[in-house]
Amino acid sequence: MSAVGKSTNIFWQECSVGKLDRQKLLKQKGCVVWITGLSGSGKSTLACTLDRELHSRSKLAYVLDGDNLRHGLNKDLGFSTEDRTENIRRVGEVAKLFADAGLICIASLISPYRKDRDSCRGILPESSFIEVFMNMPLELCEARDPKGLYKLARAGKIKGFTGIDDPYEPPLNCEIEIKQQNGVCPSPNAMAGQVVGYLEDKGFLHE
Ligand SMILES: Nc1ncnc2c1ncn2[C@@H]1O[C@H](COP(=O)(O)OS(=O)(=O)O)[C@@H](OP(=O)(O)O)[C@H]1O
Ligand SMILES: Nc1ncnc2c1ncn2[C@@H]1O[C@H](COP(=O)(O)OP(=O)(O)O)[C@@H](O)[C@H]1O
Repeated sequence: MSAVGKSTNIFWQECSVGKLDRQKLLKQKGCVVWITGLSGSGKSTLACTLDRELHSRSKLAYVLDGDNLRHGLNKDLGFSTEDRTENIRRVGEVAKLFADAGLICIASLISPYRKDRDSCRGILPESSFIEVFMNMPLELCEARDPKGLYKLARAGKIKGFTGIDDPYEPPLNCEIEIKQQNGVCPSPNAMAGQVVGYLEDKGFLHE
């Protein structure tokens, strides 16, 4: 019996089917691929291309996209520092459940604050939080501007936009960095291939 947060008198319920049983069934190991970077850096593109590539290899993955989750689970949150922190905390907890279910959970959120990403890392089993940094220059993201948000931010019509008037803290020790080569961004397939190579090397694509 214990107290956790505001809950008192709560108990942990164990079930006889465990993570290892699920991983055996799925022939893979559960983990979280956490994609962080500026708006327009290619997070969703990588998430969806990776999802498709894993699917084609009969591996079960699921994408948690920041924009999409803000339509439901996180629709009560805005973009203040506190709300972004709560956004990342919730998605980290959901991602942890997916990884425990044995899935390769692909989370793609700006997640601008290092301490919030590190907190998510801290609640996952050792080595199963794989941080992927979309290291794309602001100028490239701003030139892409597929939703026209940078334009609005520059015009002062969106306040607190990441990279413009709100901070982005790059990872210090990420597992994977995606960056331009000779000024050219790798193709979506090449970006996904980099992540699949990592998952393969570390044994996540086998039970
Ligand atoms: N102020 C501000 N700053 C940054 N982004 C903004 C903002 N307002 C709206 N948007 C849109 O919200 C998307 C980012 O949501 P996230 O949940 O990933 O953000 S965060 O991790 O909580 O910072 C982001 O999507 P992506 O472009 O896919 O990154 C934007 O479409
Ligand atoms: N590797 C890439 N090469 C060329 N264009 C890309 C690449 N990745 C993303 N893009 C384009 O950049 C824009 C932003 O990508 P998106 O995945 O929506 O970024 P984010 O989710 O980080 O906001 C989109 O128009 C997308 O088609």
